Amino acid sequence: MTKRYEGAPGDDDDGGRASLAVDDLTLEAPTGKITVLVGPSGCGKTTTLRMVNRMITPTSGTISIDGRDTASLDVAELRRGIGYVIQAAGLFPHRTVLDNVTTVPRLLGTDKKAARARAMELIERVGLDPAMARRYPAQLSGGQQQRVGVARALAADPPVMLMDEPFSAVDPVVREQLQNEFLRLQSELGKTILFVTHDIDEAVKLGDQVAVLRVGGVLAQLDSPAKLLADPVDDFVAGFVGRDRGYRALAFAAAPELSLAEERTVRLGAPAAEVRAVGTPWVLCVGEAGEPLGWVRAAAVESEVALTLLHRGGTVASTAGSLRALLDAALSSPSGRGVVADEEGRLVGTIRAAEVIPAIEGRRDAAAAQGATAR
Ligand SMILES: Nc1ncnc2c1ncn2[C@@H]1O[C@H](COP(=O)(O)OP(=O)(O)OP(=O)(O)O)[C@@H](O)[C@H]1O
Repeated sequence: MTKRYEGAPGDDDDGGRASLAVDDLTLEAPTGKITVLVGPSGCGKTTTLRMVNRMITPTSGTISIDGRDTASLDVAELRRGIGYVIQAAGLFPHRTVLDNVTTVPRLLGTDKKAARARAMELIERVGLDPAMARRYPAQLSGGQQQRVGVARALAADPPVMLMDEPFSAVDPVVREQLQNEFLRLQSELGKTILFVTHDIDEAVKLGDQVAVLRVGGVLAQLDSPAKLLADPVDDFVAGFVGRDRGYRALAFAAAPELSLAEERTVRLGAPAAEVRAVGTPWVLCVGEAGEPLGWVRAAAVESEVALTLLHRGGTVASTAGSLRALLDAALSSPSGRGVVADEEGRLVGTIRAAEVIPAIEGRRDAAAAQGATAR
């Protein structure tokens, strides 16, 4: 599809090319998957999204959903099947959270009681306290408003969702929470999602496939996140995916089974003598269920291990995690020994960075043997 804005600046000085917001873009968004559109400001991401629900009419080309040309459908019917979430949620300010979420189902004729029951279920599902349902948008934080925006888009249970920078108006910590919950929700719901962002980290985290666009709405590369990081097609994509992409690509490499060192641990309240008896400068403290709590410097324990003595900055890798998580656990641990836990969060053992590197090298060798690029 193509979109040319008539009368846009630059029409005359370069043969009209500058007015092309989207230039002959061909893209398939697989059913039940997340397709992320990413690219610099003005590259036509929003225009592309809005052509799908016909808020913008393409200059040429067709858009089909389930094999049906959207131009041939009734606009209201088309939009009923498409949830739309925008930056800063775009909620109706004078309606309560509950009324915001029930608006579309009510318009579609769902009776009030059923619409409310479904809305309350969605409000909880997106991680909001049900008590928030009575509040007005202005009485919520940005992150909470964003959750309401997602609940509202899901209320009519549309098979397709268009999401335009839905998480960009919140701080990085809330943003990460929203991303994680969005992925959890999607694993249950399996919607077909077109997601726009200008943040490449968000794109590779959320996308099953990622489309990188150049200004002018030209598709530069469409690939899985792992392939994009490992094999950018040109300098533009390489520059866009960023410098530390080799390290970031490790996030998509499942951690192989590595032999972990057994770690001698102490509990909170352990006396100084017990800590010193471990014989290493840093000793790992675990909780009742064997969950790692943090590292304690043996020399700093005067009487017993207290919470205030624990260094809790290091990341914990999961046995089901990635090579990147393993390496990061080792690099972020004050002892140099990365903490690895099972899926229930109980300590399994520790690993040093020097022991993770051979696994990374092994992947490269295996890929080279198969004539592929290491991913
Ligand atoms: N109504 C309009 N009239 C004329 N030009 C427009 C119009 N809307 C968008 N454009 C132009 O089309 C191009 C693509 O805009 P679009 O909003 O799709 O980009 P984007 O990738 O979503 O950008 P951003 O990340 O900054 O939101 C830009 O050059 C923009 O200036």
